[in-house]
Amino acid sequence: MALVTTSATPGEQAGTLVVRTVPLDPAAVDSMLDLLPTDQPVTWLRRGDGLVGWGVAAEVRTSGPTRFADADKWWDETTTHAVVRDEVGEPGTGLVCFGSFTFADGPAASVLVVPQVVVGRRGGTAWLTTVSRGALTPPPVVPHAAEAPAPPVGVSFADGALDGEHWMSVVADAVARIGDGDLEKVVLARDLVATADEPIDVRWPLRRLAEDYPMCWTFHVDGLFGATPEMLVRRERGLVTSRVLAGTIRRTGDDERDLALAATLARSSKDLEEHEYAVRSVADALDPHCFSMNVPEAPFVLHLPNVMHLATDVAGVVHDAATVSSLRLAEALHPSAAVGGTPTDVAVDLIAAIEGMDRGRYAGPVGWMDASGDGEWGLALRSAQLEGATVRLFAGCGIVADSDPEAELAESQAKFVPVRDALSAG
Ligand SMILES: C=C(O[C@H]1C=CC=C(C(=O)O)[C@@H]1O)C(=O)O
Repeated sequence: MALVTTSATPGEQAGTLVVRTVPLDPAAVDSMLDLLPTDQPVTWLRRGDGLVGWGVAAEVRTSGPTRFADADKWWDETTTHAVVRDEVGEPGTGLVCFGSFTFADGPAASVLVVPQVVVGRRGGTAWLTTVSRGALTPPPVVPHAAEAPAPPVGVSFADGALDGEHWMSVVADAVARIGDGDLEKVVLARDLVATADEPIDVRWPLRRLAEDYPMCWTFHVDGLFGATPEMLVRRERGLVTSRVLAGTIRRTGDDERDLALAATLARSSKDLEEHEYAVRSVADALDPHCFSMNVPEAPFVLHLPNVMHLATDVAGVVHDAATVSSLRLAEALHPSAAVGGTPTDVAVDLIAAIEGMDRGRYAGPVGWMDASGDGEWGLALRSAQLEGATVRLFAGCGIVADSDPEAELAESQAKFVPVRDALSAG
């Protein structure tokens, strides 16, 4: 069943959103995470650029199969009614929302939120956007460093829904079904539960993730946080891009060995097959929206501190930007075979049947969108859901005919490392 709840509906009922964007001295926002207060912070950062925000000016929660369409309709109405004065005119200025969507069509809530304050930075340009409801001019805000977050205290980790042995038997079951010809690929995930002595301030792991994984998109929306290397879809002024990842090898920490492993990954037929399914699913979903598209023939190897991935950057020129938002593109792409499988419907049903947990917003689209519908939607991979002193960490692995359950378990452990490390006090 689809459900839509808003904390403030657009239009007259709740008062028009009044939005103002002004330029900032980029030096004043050198470290954007330092500006974040504890008041409902949101984050989308990569290599020091991106957006941070806080406070809630408006919000919608949706669920079920129409969660993307319902949220998009709300955004359309919200932007139509808003009064915007934008003195910067860059992607990410003016009225923007942040969003995080569930992997599955079930009753769990997806969210779009409009912060009261957004600070953005793109290269040498920085800006401040303030949003208020019904007032003529949003109150001026001078961004300043917030009080630093305290480190998590007494964190311990335990198995989530399934322990490692049990999860390996689920992977073996999937491999058998692939061998039987039921499907070609399925992505299976598992969870860990971290418990601290006191409620965790999400700004602590965000700082750690942004510092340790600068090549990833560090995100936080409504308790879901992480650093993802995978861009499901970015649309900017008619150009659409997607970074597809699938096929992984763990790093050893020895640079020479890792280079040899990268070469092995680039030749691994198991990983190339796994990757090809993911690229094809993205290219097929983008095709109806594009005049032209570039899909490289062979992947490159993306080096992250914990793992290396086969990666392909797909690019296209869209013909329907006036009527289809980046969120609706994300919907069209979701779930790609990097988080679902091939064929999609068989894989999604198998995940629900054997994975043994609800993914919530893990592996769903997470990102932001502006009033024109342009935006960036990453995949909330190897992410974590924070609730008070408890954090649920998620990581998943693509399973194909040649997958080995023990190797997949080790791969999932490596994918937990970023958030595990980010929760440590050191
Ligand atoms: C589902 C996840 O990773 C996907 C993305 C990149 C590589 C993957 C892999 O090699 O298995 C997964 O398909 C995750 O990290 O939680």
